[in-house]
Amino acid sequence: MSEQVLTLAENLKDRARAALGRRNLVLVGLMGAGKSSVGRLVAQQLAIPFVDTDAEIERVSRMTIAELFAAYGEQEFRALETRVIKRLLRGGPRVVSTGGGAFINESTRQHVKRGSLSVWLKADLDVLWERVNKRDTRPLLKTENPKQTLENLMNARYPIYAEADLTVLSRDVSKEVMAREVLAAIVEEKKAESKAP
Ligand SMILES: Nc1ncnc2c1ncn2[C@@H]1O[C@H](COP(=O)(O)OP(=O)(O)OP(=O)(O)O)[C@@H](O)[C@H]1O
Ligand SMILES: O=C(O)C1=C[C@@H](O)[C@@H](O)[C@H](O)C1
Ligand SMILES: [Mg+2]
Repeated sequence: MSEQVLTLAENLKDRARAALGRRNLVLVGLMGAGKSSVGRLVAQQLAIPFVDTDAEIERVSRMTIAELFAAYGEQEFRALETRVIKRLLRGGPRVVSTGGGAFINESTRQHVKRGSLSVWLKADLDVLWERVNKRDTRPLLKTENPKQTLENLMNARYPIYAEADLTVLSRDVSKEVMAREVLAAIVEEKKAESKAP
């Protein structure tokens, strides 16, 4: 990379970090959108801690997400998820990659809206399907027709994810490009805010 390109990349990180301030950056979106993998990279670039709510739930419960769903059902899982996220949002700034259903929960969503910057990683069905059909760790997709289930989830959830502060299109580009676009969106948000009357 040329010196000029390197300087621009450093600039973007610094500007995004300044724009985020003390807020948490919360990534939301459907399974396979890249919240965990892109979130980890974004945190590295902003030099702030990273946490993944699914991983944290598995750590505190000492069970996998699939085991939690099987043993206690989705409703109990959501209650635990809400508690864990509220606790994680207390510290900051951090990058918090949420589980796919977290932002859909009214209480969790309202909590995220107070004091965090939320980013929806939005992807189309084929991109998501390509990514999630390789693993069978997602209990909600253990159905007769998982692709149709994913599409139903998209239809139900997209209007709610759209309440996030920012939207970044997740598509077939590298995770590094995705991370850069998230940083750029943070900087743009700040610019738009300072232009507001
Ligand atoms: N931009 C990308 N390019 C290529 N592969 C990607 C990209 N983003 C994510 N992936 C891959 O897609 C899969 C799902 O990504 P990831 O686990 O980050 O999604 P997620 O949004 O956290 O999903 P979940 O809600 O299930 O936790 C992973 O195997 C990951 O490596
Ligand atoms: O979209 C969802 O509701 C889920 C997504 C995953 O991240 C896990 O949180 C769990 O499998 C549920
Ligand atoms: Mg994830």
